[in-house]
Amino acid sequence: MANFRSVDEDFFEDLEETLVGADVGFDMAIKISDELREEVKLKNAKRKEDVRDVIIKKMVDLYEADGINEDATMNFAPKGQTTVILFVGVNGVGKTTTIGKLASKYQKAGKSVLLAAADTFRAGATKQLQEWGERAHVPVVAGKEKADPASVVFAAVEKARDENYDVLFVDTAGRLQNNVNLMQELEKMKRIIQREIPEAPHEVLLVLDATTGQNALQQAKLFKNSSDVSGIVLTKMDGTAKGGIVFAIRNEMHLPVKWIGFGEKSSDLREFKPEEFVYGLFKELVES
Ligand SMILES: Nc1nc2c(ncn2[C@@H]2O[C@H](COP(=O)(O)OP(=O)(O)OP(=O)(O)O)[C@@H](O)[C@H]2O)c(=O)[nH]1
Repeated sequence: MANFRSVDEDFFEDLEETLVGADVGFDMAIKISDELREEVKLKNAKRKEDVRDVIIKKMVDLYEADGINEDATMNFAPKGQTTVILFVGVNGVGKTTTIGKLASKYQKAGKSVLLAAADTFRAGATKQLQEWGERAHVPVVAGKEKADPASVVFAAVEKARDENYDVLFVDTAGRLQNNVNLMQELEKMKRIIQREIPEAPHEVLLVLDATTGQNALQQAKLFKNSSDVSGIVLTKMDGTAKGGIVFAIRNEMHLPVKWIGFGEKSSDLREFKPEEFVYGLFKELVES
C-alpha cells in the first residue's frame, strides 16, 4: 500500500499498483501517477495533508477532464409530464434493487412513481419488483410470465401518461437467448416508449456491478454500442475496494456515473459526487 512516509519514487510506484488493483485501469493509473508527480513537484507539496489535497484534486480533475457536462442528477421531463427511465444491464447486477431504492426515494420526495416489470424472461423477476413496489408504496405494471416485454412497457407507458404519473421506471431483462435478441428487445422497448412520449426515455441507465471490475467495462461497451446509454449506476460498492472502475468507465466510455449502490436496503443508494467519491476511494487506497 502506498503511504505518506516519503513521497518518493517508491510512493508513486505503490500508488500505481494500488490504483490498478482498484480497477482504475492500467493506462489511467499511469496517467494519474504521472500527472501527480508533476503536480506534487510543482506545488512543492511535502506535508502529508498537502500531498493528499493535490492527489484528490488531481483525481477529480481527471475524472471531469473529458468535458462531459457533469450532471449526476437525473434528466427529468418538464413539470406535469411523465419522465421515463429505462434500466438496462446483464442479470444479477442489481437493476431491480436499484429501481426499488429509487422508487422509494422519489415516492418519499412527493413524486408519483410507477414501475414496469418488463423482465418477463426470468421467473421471479416480476415478483421481486412487486415486493419492492409494495415496500415503496408504488404500483407495478406486470404481465404474465413469458409475456412480451414490449406489451408490458406499452401498458405501463399508457397508464403513466394517462394517469399523469411523474416517473415511470422500467425494469428490463438482463438475459435473453443471446445478446442480439437482448439488444433488439431493448430497441423495441425504446421505440414503443418514444411512440407514446416522443422525448422519452429521459434516461437509459446502465447498471453495473462494481465487484466485476474490468468485466463491467466490457458490459458497458456492449450496451453502449447498441442502446443509447445516458448514465451508469454502479452497484455493490459495499465490500469492494474496486471503485476505481468509475475512472475506467469515465475515461473509456465517456459516461457519467449517476448513482452508487452500497447495500441491499432501500436507503443504500446515493448520488455520485466525484469529490466525495475520490476522497473515499483515496482514503481506502492510501491511508489503510
Ligand atoms: N451488497 C449489495 N448487494 C446488492 C446491491 N444491489 C443489488 N444487490 C443484490 O444483488 C442481487 C441481484 O440484484 P437484482 O436487483 O435482482 O439484480 P437484477 O439486475 O435485477 O437481476 P435480473 O433480474 O436477474 O436481471 C440481489 O441479491 C440484491 O440484493 C448493492 O448495492 N450491494
